Amino acid sequence: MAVDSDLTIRNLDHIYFFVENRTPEPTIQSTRSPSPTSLTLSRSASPSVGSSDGGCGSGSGSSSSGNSALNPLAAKFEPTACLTPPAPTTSKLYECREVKGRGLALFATSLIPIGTCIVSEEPLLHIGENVLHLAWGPYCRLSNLQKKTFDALHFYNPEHLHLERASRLLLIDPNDHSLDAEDVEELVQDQVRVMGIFACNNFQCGKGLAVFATTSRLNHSCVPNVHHSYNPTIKKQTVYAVRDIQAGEELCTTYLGGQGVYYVRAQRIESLRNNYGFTCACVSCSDMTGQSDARREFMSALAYGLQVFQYGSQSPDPVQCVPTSPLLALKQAEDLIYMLIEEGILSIELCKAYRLASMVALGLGDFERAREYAFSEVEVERNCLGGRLDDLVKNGAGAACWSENVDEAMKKAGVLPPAAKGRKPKSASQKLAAKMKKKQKKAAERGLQLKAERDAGREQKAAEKRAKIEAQREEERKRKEYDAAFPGLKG
Ligand SMILES: C[S@@+](CC[C@H](N)C(=O)[O-])C[C@H]1O[C@@H](n2cnc3c(N)ncnc32)[C@H](O)[C@@H]1O
Repeated sequence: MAVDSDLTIRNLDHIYFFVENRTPEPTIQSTRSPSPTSLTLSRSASPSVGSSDGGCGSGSGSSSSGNSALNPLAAKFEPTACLTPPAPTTSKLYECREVKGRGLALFATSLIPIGTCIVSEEPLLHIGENVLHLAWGPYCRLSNLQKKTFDALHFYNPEHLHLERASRLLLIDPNDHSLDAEDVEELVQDQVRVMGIFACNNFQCGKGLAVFATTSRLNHSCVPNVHHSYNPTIKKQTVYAVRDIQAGEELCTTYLGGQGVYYVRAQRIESLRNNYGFTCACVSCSDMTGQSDARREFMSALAYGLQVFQYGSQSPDPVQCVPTSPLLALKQAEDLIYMLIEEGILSIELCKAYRLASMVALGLGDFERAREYAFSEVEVERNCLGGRLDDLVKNGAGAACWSENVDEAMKKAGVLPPAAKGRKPKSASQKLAAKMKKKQKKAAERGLQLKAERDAGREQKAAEKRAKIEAQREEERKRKEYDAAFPGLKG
């Protein structure tokens, strides 16, 4: 089949844009070196992927502590629990079943602790560039069984991708006279189906994109409980639990990676509708109080302000929220960390925020805090990506490398790292966890008190009702006795 390269570029620009559609401004620059690895880290869930969570959102979404945090387990968010990450398990931690309005989805079959590797799988269909029509060739080379697995995945034909036009223009050779009109139509429909499946199930995979048999069954949530990424060291897509996940809870990743986490509800809904054809109803999208939106908007401004503080502004417009001193920058980075945790964003954006906080603290000579945040970044990174990160380490981009830098700087300054003094730094998330635990305990106590009051009130009402019924019965009995004694006076 002939492919006109000009056309490829012109017509599929939008496809490229689609798969890279988390190219938002303001962007916070990754402190990782621009390597294929950092690409995987900043991966936008391309299915090129994201989920409303029945499990994620409804059940666990609303904070029982009574505050506005969306992270249902913020109080339990203790990354230290995962200093030794759980070994990848061979038994299945999830099952795949259908949910009304959400298609097939993955559900935890037992408690999945934070940092657990849930899925580790090779691509089913991989293309080396972010150009959708390139999926057709590799699809044709799949085995029958692989084709069956691929064909069973969800299909969606987003209007703006013009798949049929792409199929006719780019994939069918007009000089191929072996095809009659009927064959052409059949081929067009086949190609549209393959591109449609690929479009709504792909993930960033190194420099290209790939569809996976299991990961592509993950639904989206704007408050995801798992993190997916392609690990070039093991050449597999991995999915890790970013918080404890209860048995029966739906596993949800985000289709809006990178800066998409800072989108407000309307932006997220529009993007998900356009690209995946569903309306997200996760805990954040269902929040009608506006608190989640306010938090995300604020986080976006904080992140952008910090980026400008660190790297300067490309924009001619004055930027708000740019800290005017390193001390204020540190405070701003800490605010961002707290808000990300409160909003339940517990993966790469949180790593970036910890890194920024650590860098600024180091610049200030606040070694203890620099180390504390570096330590937190290591934990969160391990919870999201696991321990096999040779490629990251090779590039000097991993959290562990930064943490070593901090230790080196401390040694140079003649300061002993806290661990050497036998003390482990307390991470920001631990501090927040402790604060929220207190709040939750108070709320639980207050809840118990209210319940006891309600129970007591109910008991009293029941006793009054019983007494009333008893009095009526007594009256009835007396009336009957009277009637029996004086039959003539009855009535
Ligand atoms: C990558 S697939 C996920 C698995 C899919 N549910 C299936 O049946 O194979 C993406 C599609 O799943 C559905 N989906 C994903 N997240 C959803 C959510 N939060 N609410 C409703 N549908 C969702 C949408 O139809 C979307 O186009």
